[in-house]
Amino acid sequence: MKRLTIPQPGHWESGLDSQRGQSDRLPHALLNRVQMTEVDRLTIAYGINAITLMENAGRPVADAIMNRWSLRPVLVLCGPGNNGGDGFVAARHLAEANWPVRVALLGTRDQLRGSAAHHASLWNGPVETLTPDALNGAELIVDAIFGAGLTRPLEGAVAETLAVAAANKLTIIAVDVPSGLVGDTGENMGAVPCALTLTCFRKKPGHLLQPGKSLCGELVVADIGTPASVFVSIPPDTFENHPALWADDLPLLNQHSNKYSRGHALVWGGWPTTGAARMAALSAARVGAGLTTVAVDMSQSYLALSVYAATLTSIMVKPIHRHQDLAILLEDKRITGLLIGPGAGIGPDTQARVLTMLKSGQTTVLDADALTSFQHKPSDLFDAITGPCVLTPHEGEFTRLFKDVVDSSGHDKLSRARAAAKASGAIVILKGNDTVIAAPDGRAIINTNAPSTLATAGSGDLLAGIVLGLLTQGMEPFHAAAAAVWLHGAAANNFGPGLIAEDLPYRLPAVFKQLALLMKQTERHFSEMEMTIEFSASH
Ligand SMILES: NC(=O)C1=CN([C@@H]2O[C@H](COP(=O)(O)OP(=O)(O)OC[C@H]3O[C@@H](n4cnc5c(N)ncnc54)[C@H](OP(=O)(O)O)[C@@H]3O)[C@@H](O)[C@H]2O)[C@@H](O)CC1
Ligand SMILES: Nc1ncnc2c1ncn2[C@@H]1O[C@H](COP(=O)(O)OP(=O)(O)O)[C@@H](O)[C@H]1O
Ligand SMILES: [K+]
Repeated sequence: MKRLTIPQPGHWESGLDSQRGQSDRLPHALLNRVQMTEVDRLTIAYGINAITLMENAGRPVADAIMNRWSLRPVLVLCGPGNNGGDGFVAARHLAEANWPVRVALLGTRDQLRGSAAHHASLWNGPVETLTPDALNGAELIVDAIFGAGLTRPLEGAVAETLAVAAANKLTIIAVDVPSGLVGDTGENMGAVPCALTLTCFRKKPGHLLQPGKSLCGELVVADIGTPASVFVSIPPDTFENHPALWADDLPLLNQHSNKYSRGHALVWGGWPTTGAARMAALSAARVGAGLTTVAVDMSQSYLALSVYAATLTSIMVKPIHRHQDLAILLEDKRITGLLIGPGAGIGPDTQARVLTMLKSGQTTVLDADALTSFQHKPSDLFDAITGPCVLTPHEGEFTRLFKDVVDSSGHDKLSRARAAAKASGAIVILKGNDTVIAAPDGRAIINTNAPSTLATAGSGDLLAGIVLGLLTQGMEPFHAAAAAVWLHGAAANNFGPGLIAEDLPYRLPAVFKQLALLMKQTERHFSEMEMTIEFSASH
């Protein structure tokens, strides 16, 4: 048997601020256009000139092509800005390696400026006009038309050429972003799907947000010599989800742990839909809540208690006959986390229960029906959120609750989640293939490990239960939300195809083992605290 430990939480406050934690997180930072312009400026001030930067950006494109494909005719499509400059560099390196390369340019050579003009001058071959005809004879297409400087939807020769390349299933390699993809948001203004995208220094939000995520193909980040010290001036507020962001805050066991010290989770159990709350309770227990209780709604049927009691074992049941019973139950301060929504039913009863829960001051997760119950008066909900709270809407629930917020903010997923978190005062998990976790103070995390097998009834209930289980143990809410989304995705990946929601809680123990190994591999600090995670090396 091999004994593993997982890291000890040094603190419970926002770990993004700690010095050591910060350096672990920086590899996962996502940078927008404004931040990248500043990164560029600082890198040049640091001593790497703009011509070298462009050389460093274009060369990995050529290298990636030569590493992945055998010799074949390449056409490099160059735009009028620096993205086009990167294309000229890539073309030169491919040609120097004796690859058959042609270049087609949007506009004319004399319109190029700065480093792009310099690198174009180093290209000895002919420069053709960018039209669909230029595609003839090419097998690989390098798309270096527009990157961060995209200002409007694609049209004319660019749109036609990319459309013909896509229709002919030519392999496209994008420089920075597929041209037409908005790097800050993932919105598509005319891009076509690429096989490979190479970007510089850090990923951009648009690489991870749909539809951008689906257009990029394989995503490679090139090191172009930018010093990490740029982050001193540009503190990142957006990250790709990764255990390095929150593992320091994961609840830990030690020899002195007992079930009460691990916290007591309470899930509202509605009627007649009981499976949703039961599954949520199970996943709260699986991620370590010491005790988990389902508060059973007895107001509609005396059968409710028997259904819950007969189908739950380690999870306890508590009948709630009148609304006051819930308020009395919540006076028990050993209860450290609440969840309502899965199977709760939409209407005034759920509204009242939500408000009672929020009033108790306990950390609360609101999902599904708990959110939709406030669709006609969201401000009643937002006003009541005064303590730690996590909302877990899917797109439908989000639109119902946050319609007014969204109308007055950007329409991309990152902006919408941020605006919703700010308006509600809660951590918002806006779910989907590209789940965004946003905090009221503007921090945001984009998740990337969720497989589409999660598109199955009840998987959202389990996510809410995982969030609850982590919060119940005292985990900081933003980190608990991000950790829960990651664990949820990892559990689904661990199961593979054929997944139904019931399978997920049973995969969580294996995911914790994987996580412990991952932490060890990434040389995280390990405390002497003993963990109960033990496993045979043969597993
Ligand atoms: N930051 C870094 O660290 C590094 C960045 N590098 C590279 O620089 C790239 C950013 O370069 P960039 O700023 O020159 O912008 P870019 O994307 O080439 O386009 C601007 C031109 O396109 C035009 N244009 C835009 N949209 C259009 C449309 N729909 N249809 C037609 N025209 C349109 C626009 O014209 P305008 O809107 O002004 O009329 C302007 O002329 C970045 O993505 C990366 O590849 C590396 O070299 C080094 C390290
Ligand atoms: N195509 C997908 N790829 C990755 N994750 C998905 C996909 N579709 C759904 N999910 C995830 O599955 C869960 C579904 O939640 P939800 O829509 O609330 O389902 P339910 O109400 O049936 O529980 C969310 O965590 C969501 O992010
Ligand atoms: K591009």
